Amino acid sequence: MKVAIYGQYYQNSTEPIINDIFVFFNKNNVEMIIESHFLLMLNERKIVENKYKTFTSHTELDSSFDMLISIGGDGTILRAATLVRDSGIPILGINAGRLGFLATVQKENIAEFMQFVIDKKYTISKRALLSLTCSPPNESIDEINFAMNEITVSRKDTTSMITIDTYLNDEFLNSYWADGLIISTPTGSTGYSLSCGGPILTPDVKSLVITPIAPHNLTARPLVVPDETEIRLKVSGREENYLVSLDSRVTSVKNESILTLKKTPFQINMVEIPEETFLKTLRSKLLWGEDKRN
Ligand SMILES: NC(=O)c1ccc[n+]([C@@H]2O[C@H](COP(=O)([O-])OP(=O)(O)OC[C@H]3O[C@@H](n4cnc5c(N)ncnc54)[C@H](O)[C@@H]3O)[C@@H](O)[C@H]2O)c1
Ligand SMILES: Nc1ncnc2c1ncn2[C@@H]1O[C@H](COP(=O)(O)OP(=O)(O)OP(=O)(O)O)[C@@H](O)[C@H]1O
Repeated sequence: MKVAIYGQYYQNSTEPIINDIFVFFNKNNVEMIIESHFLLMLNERKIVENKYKTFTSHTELDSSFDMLISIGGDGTILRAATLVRDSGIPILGINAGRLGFLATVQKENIAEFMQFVIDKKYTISKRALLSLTCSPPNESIDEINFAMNEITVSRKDTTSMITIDTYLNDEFLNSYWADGLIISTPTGSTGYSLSCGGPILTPDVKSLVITPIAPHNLTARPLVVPDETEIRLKVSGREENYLVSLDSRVTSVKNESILTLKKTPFQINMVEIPEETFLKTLRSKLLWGEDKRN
C-alpha cells in the first residue's frame, strides 16, 4: 500500500498524532510519500527522519497512490482536495484541527481506524464539486477551478448590499439584494450555508443549495435545486468589484461579469469508516447527541 501524507501546520499537539501514524504504517509496510513542506516542518522539529520520499504538487499524485491522508482540520481537507483533483485518489482526514467535520479519524483512535484502512473495511463517499466560468475570463479562478464546499459571491470594500441576478438553466429566478449568495454542494451544506440558515443535505443527495447571505427581503429563503442545474449570476453594486470564493480561496471579480456555475465531471472520493458515518458525525460534531433528554 502506498499513501500520500499531507498537513499544513505543526503544533506541539501534532507530535503524538504523527507518531501514531508513522509507527502504525511502518509496522504494516505502508509506503509513505510526504508533502515536501510538511516533511520540512516535521524534520525541523526532529519528529520524522529525512529518509522519506516527497511530493510537491498535484502532478506527482498518480494512480499508484492508494490514498491521501490529510492531517489537520476541515481547511486542510479542502486544500488536500486541490492536491488530488480529478485523480480519484481517496482522501482520509485525521482530525488534528478543531471541528474537523469532514475528517473521519479522531486523534484518539488512529491505530484502530487505520486497521480498517489496511483491511479495506471502508467505503467511499463521493463528493460532488462545483466549478465556475467567468466572462470575461478571470485567470485566478482558472488555476484551481473547483469547490468542494461552496462558491460564494459577496460584497467587497463596502457595507452597501450587492444585487445578484440569478438564472437557473437560463430561466430568471430572482435578483437578490444581499451581502452575498452561497451556492453550496451537499458537502458544503454543513459549512457557510448552514450558518446562513441553509438546510443540511446528506453527502449523496444530488442537489445544490442556493443560500442568500443576509438578504434584505425576508421572503428570500434557501432554495434546493437539482445538481444538474446550470446557475448563472450577474452581480452589480456600488463598488467596481466583488468577491468570489471557491472554498477557502478568494478572488476579486468585476461587476457585470457573467458567472456560470456547474457541477464538475469528476468527484472527490472521501474515505468513510463504518464507525464514523455522516449521521454519527451530525450527532457528535453538531452536538445533536447532547440533548439531555436522550
Ligand atoms: N460564517 C460561516 O460559517 C463561514 C464563513 C466563511 C467560511 N465558512 C466556511 O469555511 C470554509 C473554509 O474553511 P477555512 O478553514 O478556510 O475557514 P475558517 O478557518 O474560517 O474555518 C471555517 C470553519 O468551518 C468549518 N467547516 C468548513 N467546512 C465545513 C463543512 N463542510 N462542514 C462543516 N463545517 C465545516 C471548519 O471546521 C471551521 O471551523 C468555507 O468553505 C465555508 O464553508 C464559514
Ligand atoms: N497538522 C496539524 N497539527 C496540529 N494542529 C493542526 C494541524 N493542522 C491543523 N491544526 C490546527 O487546527 C487549526 C485549524 O486547521 P485547519 O485550517 O486545517 O482547519 P479549519 O478549517 O480551521 O477547521 P477545523 O475547525 O476543523 O479545525 C489550525 O489553526 C491548527 O491550530
